[in-house]
Order: sequence, then structure tokens, then C-alpha cells
Amino acid sequence: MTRDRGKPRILVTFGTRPEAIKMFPVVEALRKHGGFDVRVAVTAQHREMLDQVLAFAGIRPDVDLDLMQKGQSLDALSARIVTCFGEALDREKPDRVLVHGDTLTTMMASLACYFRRIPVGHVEAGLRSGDIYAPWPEEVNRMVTGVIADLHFAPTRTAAEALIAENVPEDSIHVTGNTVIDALLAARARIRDNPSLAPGLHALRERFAGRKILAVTAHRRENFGEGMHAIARALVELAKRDDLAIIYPMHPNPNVESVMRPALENLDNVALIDPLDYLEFVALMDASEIVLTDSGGIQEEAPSLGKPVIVMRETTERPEGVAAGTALLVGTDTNAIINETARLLDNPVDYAAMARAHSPYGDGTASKAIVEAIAERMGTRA
Ligand SMILES: CC(=O)N[C@@H]1[C@@H](OP(=O)(O)OP(=O)(O)OC[C@H]2O[C@@H](n3ccc(=O)[nH]c3=O)[C@H](O)[C@@H]2O)O[C@H](CO)[C@@H](O)[C@@H]1O
Repeated sequence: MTRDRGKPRILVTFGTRPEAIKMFPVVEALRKHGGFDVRVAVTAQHREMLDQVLAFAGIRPDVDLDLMQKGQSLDALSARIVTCFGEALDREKPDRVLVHGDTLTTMMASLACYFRRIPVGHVEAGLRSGDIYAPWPEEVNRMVTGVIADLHFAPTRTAAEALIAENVPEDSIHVTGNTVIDALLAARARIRDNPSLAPGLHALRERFAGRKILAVTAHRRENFGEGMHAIARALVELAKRDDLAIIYPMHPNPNVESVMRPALENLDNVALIDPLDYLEFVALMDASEIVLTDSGGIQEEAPSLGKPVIVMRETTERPEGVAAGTALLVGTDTNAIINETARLLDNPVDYAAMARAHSPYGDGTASKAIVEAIAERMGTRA
């Protein structure tokens, strides 16, 4: 390991697909700045889906802890992260660590930094649902990280206010927009320049030509059990419409598969497929009429593409989309999912009101703002 002499070392860390999507623009912006020795450490809390994003972003991690194990419990995984990431810190000796969001990687990496008095910058800080069990365990993961971090990059004013209400010093909070929009705009530009980059969708688009596409994802832990069954029933009912096709890239989780496969597998106008590469998923959202999801990141992305989002969750820590009129929080009530989707499909005025391409989550400049704030705090010149 060689140190880029004289430059402060920043270690960027993440472990899951959504974190990688939201952090690769930050890594790029730090490198572009030129004043930092930039290193990347992945815990690989999710292996395959993470690797796909790393390949797309052209990032080769400097440290790969490869921690994923089958059926990992939250406590065993937490213990492995704090121990192994701590050892990596002792080798890497960064001047600052950047973490993202609300995973176990986020919280346990922050804790390992705290034990060594290494300052932590928290990207996507200040999201709160107000309920420590929904989403679980993410709400507490991000709260603990917020207590340790000395730089908080809040994607929106609402997130900054949540931090201020928890007595986080205002001068440590920067409202930057969400880096997911930086990633999305980069991905969309790449596909528009070169549509052959998203080949997986061609066959599906041909199969469903003339139909309106609903893009669906559902895999949140809070929805396991009855929530998943209720979502499946709604999709079965919607699939009876012959003007529709449903494309559902399904998370490889038994709690999802065991419900969705029997319900949807044999329906003609439903494609239950493997998770898509990021570029393909962006192309799918772009090609769809409405997005139905319980995902966090997708609630942020779809409005930038002008797609109404039906959020199949009881609470959201992303209320900005609902307030801006681009997302509807419908929960997992079967009838509510069916009725709201049908209303949008059948009522062009309601649809147009939601589809106004307006994102409350930023304009694609979040990473640049984050790097400027770090450079200012560390007194680093380009
Ligand atoms: C409580 C909560 O909301 N927590 C969130 C949740 O993240 P999420 O719900 O956003 O996660 P997903 O839905 O898995 O990912 C979404 C991303 O993946 C892309 N995508 C999707 C389908 C596909 O087939 N191919 C893809 O490429 C898509 O465009 C988007 O960018 O957990 C994270 C920690 O795990 C948290 O940090 C985050 O707050």
C-alpha cells in the first residue's frame, strides 16, 4: 500500500447495492477534486448485487472484507463488521471515513472509527421515520451513525431539520441533495448514448409491446409475511387488465420468492425476473408508466424520470416525494394498491399531475457539494 504523499486519506466504505449506487458518484467526485488520497473499502454485506454496481462504476475496492455469509444474523454480522473493519482501519490509517445511509455496515464502521477517534462523514444523513421498528433495523443504524459523525450530508432540508431537532450542531450539517440523482443521471445518459448497454429489456419490451408497463419491486423486511401476500394479491388483480404488463425484478430472498412465485409465475403478462443490472433497471423505470415499490432509493429515483411512484409501505422516511405530489404512500392494503394504480392509469389528469418531472431529491450535483464541504472542513486544496 502506498500513500499519496501529503494528501489527506479518505476511506469511503459501503456494503450493499443501494449504498454502492449512491456512493460511486462521491468516489468519482473525490478523485476528480485531486486533493485527496481516495481509498474504497467494501464489506460486501450483499455480494453479487454489490459487485454488479462496482463493475458498472469502474471501482476496484482497495479493501474487500467479503463478509457475506448465508443466513447471517444481525448480531453475528455486526460483530464481524466492527472487528474486520476496525482491523482495516488500523492498516489503512485514514484521516476521515465516509459512510452512507443506514445499513449495519454504516453503523458498525462508524463505531470502529469512533473507537479510534477517526472522524466520520455521513452521506444521506437525517432520514427518520420516527419509529425504531419501521424500518428495522435501519432507523437505529442511522441514528447511531448520526451521533458519531462530525459531518452530516443531508439530502433535503427536511432531513437537516430532523438532525437539528436531535441537537446536531447546525454548522456540521450540509444540505447537498441526494447522490442517487447524480448516479441516475449518469446512468440515463449512458443508456441514451448507447441503448445496447441495457440489452436485457429488449425481449421484454417486445413481448409486452402495446401494453403499459408497471415496474414493481418489493422486498422490505417490514413487509415480509402478510404484507407480501397483500402485494401479491394486488398484482394478481392488476394483471387481469389486458392493457397492462408487470415487470418485477425479484430480490433473491426466500421471504419474497415463496410468496411471489406461486402467485405470479404463470401469469402471461407478468415477468418475474432476476434483479436487473443498474443500467437495465434505470431503463425499466424509464420505460414504465408507474413504479410500485417498497424500496427507498426507487422512491427517490422515479420522480426524476417523471414516473409516479406508489409506495407500498406504511411509513416512509422519504416524505418529500409525497409532499411534492410525485409519490403516494398507500401501505400494503390490497385494495388501496389496486385502486390507486387503476386511478392513475385511467385518469390522465391525475396521472399528469403526478408525472411532472420534479425531484425533491436534488439535481445531480450532490457529490460535488459533499466534496466541497469535506475539502473546506479539512482545509484541502484541489
Ligand atoms: C429503509 C430503507 O428504505 N432502506 C433503504 C434500502 O435501500 P433500497 O430500498 O433503496 O434498496 P433496493 O431497493 O435494494 O435498491 C434500490 C437501488 O437499486 C437499484 N435497482 C433496483 C432493482 C434492480 O433490479 N436493480 C437495481 O439496480 C435501484 O435503481 C435503486 O438505486 O436499504 C438500504 C440498505 O440496504 C438503505 O440504505 C436504504 O435507505
